[in-house]
Order: sequence, then structure tokens, then C-alpha cells
Amino acid sequence: MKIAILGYGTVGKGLVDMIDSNKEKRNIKIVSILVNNKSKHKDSKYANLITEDVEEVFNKEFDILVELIGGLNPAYEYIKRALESKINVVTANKDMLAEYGDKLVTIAKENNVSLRFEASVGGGIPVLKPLIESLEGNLIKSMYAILNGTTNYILSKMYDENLSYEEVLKEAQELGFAEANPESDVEGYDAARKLSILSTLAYDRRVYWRDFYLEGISRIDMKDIYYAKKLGCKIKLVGKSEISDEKISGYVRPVLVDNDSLLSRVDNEYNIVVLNGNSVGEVSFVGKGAGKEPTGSAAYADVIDILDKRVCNIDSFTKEKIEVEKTINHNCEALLIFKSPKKDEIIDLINDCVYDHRIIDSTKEELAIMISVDSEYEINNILCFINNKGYCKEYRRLLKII
Ligand SMILES: NC(=O)C1=CN([C@@H]2O[C@H](COP(=O)(O)OP(=O)(O)OC[C@H]3O[C@@H](n4cnc5c(N)ncnc54)[C@H](OP(=O)(O)O)[C@@H]3O)[C@@H](O)[C@H]2O)C=CC1
Ligand SMILES: N[C@@H](CC=O)C(=O)O
Repeated sequence: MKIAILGYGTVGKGLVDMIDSNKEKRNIKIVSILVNNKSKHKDSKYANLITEDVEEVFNKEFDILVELIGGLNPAYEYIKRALESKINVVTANKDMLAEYGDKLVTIAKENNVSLRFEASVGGGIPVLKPLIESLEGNLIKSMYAILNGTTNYILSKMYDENLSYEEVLKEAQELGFAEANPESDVEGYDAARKLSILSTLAYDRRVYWRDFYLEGISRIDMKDIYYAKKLGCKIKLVGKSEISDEKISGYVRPVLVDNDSLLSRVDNEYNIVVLNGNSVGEVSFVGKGAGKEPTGSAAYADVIDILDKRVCNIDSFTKEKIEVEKTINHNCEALLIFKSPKKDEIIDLINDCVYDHRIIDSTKEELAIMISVDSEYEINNILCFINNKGYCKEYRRLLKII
């Protein structure tokens, strides 16, 4: 089996190492490796196969194209070209799947070749294959997950080691966890794209990532961590979606999770996906969600599946787009934090509106109150009243998973 690899960065190197360490078992020959800047790779393993010219790659003969460049362009053009030339494709590119999954799946089908993307969700965790194959007979009703290694790493280090957001983001970049533009990680886009891929496959409807409620971690500071600790919780960037009555609801947002919960035990670059099927009940998949070896392992598994001629059904991408409800319409708890001198007025107003609430902290600068309500609409109303009355313009809210 001959393969060409586009991209020789974190994941590309992880894949090449795995191919090499399994040489005795599998006969996979790398014919070409495309990079952006060849001079960076002059001392690399396989330096003789490295090129900056994509035509040089496509002039070679190969059975699988592995796309590990990232981003939409030129990756889309290269994947499309390979599929149209009846070449199988493996990719780790969730940006691409989330945006153009429907188009690419159609092209792959028309040309009778495989498009595999296990590494695009959950790094090294085998989750797409079990979802598509092992759980095929289940109706998946809901899922919740930690889907971004970089943000989980940042939140863990802020919590455990009191390190600043900026310091840990830099570390996550050096470790190869972060995207080329880390805004994708910290603003939650990456997690939302992964949640949309999972949701599309799980609910057999095309779920578009921008339709989820979306909030990242870039505004989480040490004060939020302080409140989380005080409440016996951690803060995690969680993605959640569910289907009911032909409607999907879903979000990616930072939430408080109890210290003894499943999510709370998933730290650093680890990810977790919990799926709820009608027959199987809850099943969880946990493992490293980012980094060279884990993601290389997932891409390698896709190559092997193609080599062994195992095909899987990913038609859900071509189904009609389904509407997504962004607001939580069942009971929830939230920590509201107000920066305002009008604390008494805010407390009185909350007293009038919410039966179940408790003050967590009240200092000269800040008031923190935990409230329990029947839906997120109530929280929005309270914040709207407070704002309209001019009591506070600067507030934050952190939902708690219950
Ligand atoms: N890092 C991770 O943990 C994970 C990453 N992914 C996904 O895997 C993919 C690759 O990520 P990662 O390995 O981290 O990225 P890197 O930035 O480490 O590597 C990207 C590689 O692609 C090459 N490249 C970039 N742009 C071009 C271009 N226009 N033409 C040719 N080559 C190009 C770069 O060349 P050069 O070396 O010359 O700069 C580099 O070799 C992305 O889609 C990412 O989202 C998925 C799961 C986990
Ligand atoms: N930047 C991503 C890499 C893997 O998908 C992450 O941090 O999870």
C-alpha cells in the first residue's frame, strides 16, 4: 500500500513514527510528503521524500492521501482532487469536515472511495468508529463531552497549579496541542466542530457547528477558578447535544462540574465523550485528545481500515441540516458574578425572582450568587432586568451541570 502525506508537523510526524514502528506487521510505503517550508525539514527522517510542490505529490502513484495540513484551503482542494482521482483519503481536519463534510462525502461516494477522519475528533480516542459501527443499532439520544485538549490543559493547570491563562496557553502550543490559530481552541470553535461531527453521525442529521450556543474560555480568570474551588467544582469546556422531537439542542461552553463527577476526573489534554444510546445506555470514551502520538495513532488506524478494505457509512453528512436550539430549556444552576456597587439592589431583585439561591461571596468589588432555575430563559430575564435597571452592566455567568 502506497501513501502520500500532506503535512509533516505534529500529527504528520506521529503518523510516520507509527508506520515505521509497525513495519514488520504492515507494508505501508510513504511515497511523498508535502510541507510548506522544506528548509525546516532538511534533517528530518524521509527528507528525500519531502517537497513543497503539490504537483510532485500528485505525479506519484499512491492509494491513500493523508491530509494533515489543517485549515480549509488549500486542504479542501487537495482532498477533492484526490477523491476525484479515485484515491482514498484520511484526514484529521475537523475544520474541513464540519464545514464541507457533506460535499466531500458526496464526492467520495460518487468515486467509490473512502474518506476517513477518526483523528478529527478526540485525538487518539477511537470514538467515531465505535459510534458508526458498534453502536449502529442504537438510537443515540444525547451526548456530552470534553473535546478540546488545549483548553482542558489550560483549565487544569490554572486550577491545579494556579498558572495564568497566557502562560499555559503558550505551554499547550509548545506541546503541539493547539491549532495553528489557537483562537479556534480557546473560543470553542474546535470543540463545536467536533461536537457537530459527532452529532451528525449520532443523530443521522446534518448538524452545523455554528448553530450551537458557543462560548470559549478566553474570559475565564483566576477569580472564576476561586469560585469553582469554593463550590467544590472544576471548570470544564463542555460540549453537549441532545435530540428530541426532531429538534436538536446543543452548546459548547465553560461549565462548573462537581469534583466527584466523571468530567471532573478528565484533566490536562485528555478528552471524554459520553454517548447515551437507547439500548446500550451510557458509554464513555476517554483518552488523550491531542498530541503527536495519540493523533498519529488515530490516523494510522484509518489507513489500516482502508488497507483492510473496511468501509463505514458516513452518509449522515449528506442529510438535510437540522435546526439547533441554543438555550437550555430544563432546570439548571448558574453562578452569577456581578461587578457592581449596587449589591443590595441586585440581591433584592434576585430574591423577588428566584426562590432557590445562595450568596457565595460578597465583597466590595464583586457579588457572586448561585441560583437554581427551571430554564436558561429565566437567567436571561434576570440579567436583563438587572441591566435595564442600571444595577450592573458587567456580569459573568457560569452554568453548572446537574
Ligand atoms: N495537533 C494535534 O494534537 C491535533 C491536530 N489535529 C489536526 O491535524 C491537522 C494537522 O495538525 P498539526 O499536525 O498539529 O499541525 P502542524 O502545524 O504541526 O503541521 C502542519 C503541517 O502542514 C504543513 N503545511 C501547512 N500549510 C501548508 C500548505 N499550504 N501547503 C503545504 N503544507 C502545509 C506544515 O508545513 P511546515 O512544516 O513546512 O510548516 C506542517 O508540516 C489539523 O487539521 C489539526 O486540526 C487533529 C487532532 C489533534
Ligand atoms: N487543538 C486540538 C487538537 C486536537 O484536535 C485540541 O487541543 O484538542
